[in-house]
Amino acid sequence: MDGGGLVLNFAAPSGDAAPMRMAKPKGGRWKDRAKAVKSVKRKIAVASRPASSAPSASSSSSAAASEAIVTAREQAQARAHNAFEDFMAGDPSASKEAKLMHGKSQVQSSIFSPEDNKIEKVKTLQRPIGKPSNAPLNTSTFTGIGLDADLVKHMEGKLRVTMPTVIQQKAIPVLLGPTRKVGDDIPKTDTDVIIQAETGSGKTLTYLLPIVNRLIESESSPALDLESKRSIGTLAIIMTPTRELAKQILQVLETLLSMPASSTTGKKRSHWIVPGIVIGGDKKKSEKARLRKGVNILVGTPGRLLDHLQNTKAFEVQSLRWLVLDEADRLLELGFEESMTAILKILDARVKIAASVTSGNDTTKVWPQKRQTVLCSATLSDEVQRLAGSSLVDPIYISAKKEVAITKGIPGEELVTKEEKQAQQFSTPEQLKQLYVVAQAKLRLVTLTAMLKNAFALKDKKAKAPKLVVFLSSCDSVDFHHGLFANAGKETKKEPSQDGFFGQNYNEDEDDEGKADEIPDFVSAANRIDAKSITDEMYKAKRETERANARKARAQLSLMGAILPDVPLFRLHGNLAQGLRTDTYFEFCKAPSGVLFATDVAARGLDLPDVSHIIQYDPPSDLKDYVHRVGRTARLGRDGEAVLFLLPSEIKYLELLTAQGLPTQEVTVTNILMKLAPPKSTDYQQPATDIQNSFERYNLHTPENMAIARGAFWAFVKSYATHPSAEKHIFHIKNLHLGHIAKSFALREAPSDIPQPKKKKVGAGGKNGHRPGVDPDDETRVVRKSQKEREKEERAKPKIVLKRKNDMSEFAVGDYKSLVGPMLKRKKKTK
Ligand SMILES: Nc1ncnc2c1ncn2[C@@H]1O[C@H](COP(=O)(O)OP(=O)(O)OP(=O)(O)O)[C@@H](O)[C@H]1O
Repeated sequence: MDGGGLVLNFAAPSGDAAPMRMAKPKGGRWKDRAKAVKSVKRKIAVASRPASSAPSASSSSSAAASEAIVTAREQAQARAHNAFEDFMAGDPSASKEAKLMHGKSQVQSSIFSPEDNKIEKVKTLQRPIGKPSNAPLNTSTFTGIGLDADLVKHMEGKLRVTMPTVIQQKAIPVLLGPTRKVGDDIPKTDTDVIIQAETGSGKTLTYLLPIVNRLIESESSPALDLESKRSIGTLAIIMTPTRELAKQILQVLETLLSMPASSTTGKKRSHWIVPGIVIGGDKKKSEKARLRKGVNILVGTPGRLLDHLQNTKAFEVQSLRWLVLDEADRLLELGFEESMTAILKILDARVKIAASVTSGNDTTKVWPQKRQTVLCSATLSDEVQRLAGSSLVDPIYISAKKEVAITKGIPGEELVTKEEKQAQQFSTPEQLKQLYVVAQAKLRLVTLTAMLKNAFALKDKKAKAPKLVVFLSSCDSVDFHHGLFANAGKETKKEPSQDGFFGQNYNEDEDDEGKADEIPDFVSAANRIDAKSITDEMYKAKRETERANARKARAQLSLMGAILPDVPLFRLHGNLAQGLRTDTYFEFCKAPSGVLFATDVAARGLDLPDVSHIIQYDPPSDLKDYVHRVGRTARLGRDGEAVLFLLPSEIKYLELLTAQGLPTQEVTVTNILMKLAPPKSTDYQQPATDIQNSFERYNLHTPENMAIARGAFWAFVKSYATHPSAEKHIFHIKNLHLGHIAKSFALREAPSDIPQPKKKKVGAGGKNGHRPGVDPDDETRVVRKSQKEREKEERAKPKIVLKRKNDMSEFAVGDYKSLVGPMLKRKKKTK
């Protein structure tokens, strides 16, 4: 890999860890410090009598003082813990009590202690880095597997795609249909297809190319007169779980369809094929207008698709030939199963190809004679198998593994042992380096910082700067970390005193928030001198423009911070406005390097070019997401590195990964932090402590910062409660040391102000407008049904017994009640 490896530079230190610094009675209110000193003095007086074997006065005083502080800290943590436990048990007074408690002083504790690094070892699967398994092959060509020569030439020029990958080589001939007769494995008629290929292996082109190819092949048909082509309605629907993925697919589709008729005219050859998109967050009215005019290939998210199928009369699907379910497992996880079932039911009822379109002519013989459903997935979970069972008819299964032949039937059915099934479910690119680090909660933030700093500390100036994605468990956490790395270290005023933020010392007048507009940073001195020489009116106008520019600058998509100088920092999660989400996505795609803080909204299907490293700072709430997250790197045969953060109490998670055949290799916190040590020194604790302190100062700087940090803390704790029951022995709230978790959010102690749920907009789908666990982005409308209707539907779907999952990828504090509420009720009942 190019320079900037997170771990490439982690040479083991020459000795063991640097010597520990003695803890000193610092931090906290002066009263606490004075008390500690008093208590120390008393202890020294007692200890000084038989002085022979006692340790030196200074070390004893320091140890006693730190003991006193630790006791105070533990008491504070115990109080916070109790309040939290009460809250979890549903005690309504707990929140109030906790709030009252919060006004008390905060104790600043050290992040290092002698008992650090006592971490249990588990046996992990280690595998040497293999040869790229998802790279294009050099043994075949796209024309060789049956694609139109012009389309191939166009694709080579526009997408720089020249040779097919394994999955493309195996699946494209099948999807091109029986008329093409390329290869021996081609079924005599078009059949439904299951495509399983690891992340970054080119699945999008695998299904798009045959569809486009078969459409352009039919264009010369005399019976399909040009005028009626667009009005034939929708011929292909591609369903995806997220808006970004839908936009990405549309972009590839538009590129393929921009093929010129001839190099001289510059006219598009396939101008009659109209692509379109329907996704949550976009204006329904304009989508309706587009559907009315005719959209031949439609990309969409399930909620909005169902909405249009039910409410847009002009949405014609009777000629539908292709239905693609992309990222099928994710489609189910986000709770779309109800929408999916409803969509399939509507399509089954409306699609009447044979009678209405192909009668009396053979013009569309190159198209499937009945709807062909293609299901794509990188993982093959039980749910996907069940979906395949209910939505596909006699499918064939095509795997990206060279050694796996094309077979009939749903994969997995024939596999007997659990191990065989697991081996088929999960696979990651062979060339991907997968690491893990076990970090105590209080060291997480500095370890992440050291890791990022290390990645961007390029020794060789010519080396390519890295591009990283940091996965977090909640939207609030993304906002917090993005804000922290972008702004910490830039504060200009003095740190408020320890109890200042909640006490009287905090002086709001000192707050420079809002003053930023007065004299924008970027207004150069020269500009200001100019301003003096102009009239009042002109000056006013100039100031207005400057303010507008300042606002624009503040709202820019990427920010640069003091902690990681010159590194653009992005954020992406489902609570951002759609425009910002889209712009950020495209901006990060374009950026040559940078860091993207994201929820799992960026985990699936997104093709983020040149991502070199993945950091899973919070483990995924579902094992499948591990595969998808790490799959944002090591794409198309390129190198990649992924690091998973675990708490010591989560070490058993590695056993789960190993059981799935996922290889991991350890890198230690010490090795990572050691990079912070100054040249020729092994003291990494002081620089790490300085970083932690600067983050804590940033939080104390303004009430807003503090509120964001607390919100992120709670979102973390609450998202922790949503790991599936099979992982509860690993991820259990009771295992969390809340005081240490607080440190990872640069809080000096665990906040005890339980946040109140945010008020949600009441939408068509009930109280919250969307079901718990459902990505609010894409679930735009939940259709109300009568009890009778629902029961009837339940009876009518015997095969799909899809588990609803509390997906926390888009978790925000406000969602807590809906997710944890039922848990609390259960707990109460059992009491
Ligand atoms: N044969 C090829 N040669 C070179 N590049 C390719 C080839 N096929 C696809 N690509 C490019 O590879 C990238 C990844 O493709 P794509 O997003 O389809 O992967 P995927 O298998 O769907 O991954 P994921 O499972 O993560 O969604 C895209 O930028 C695409 O243009």
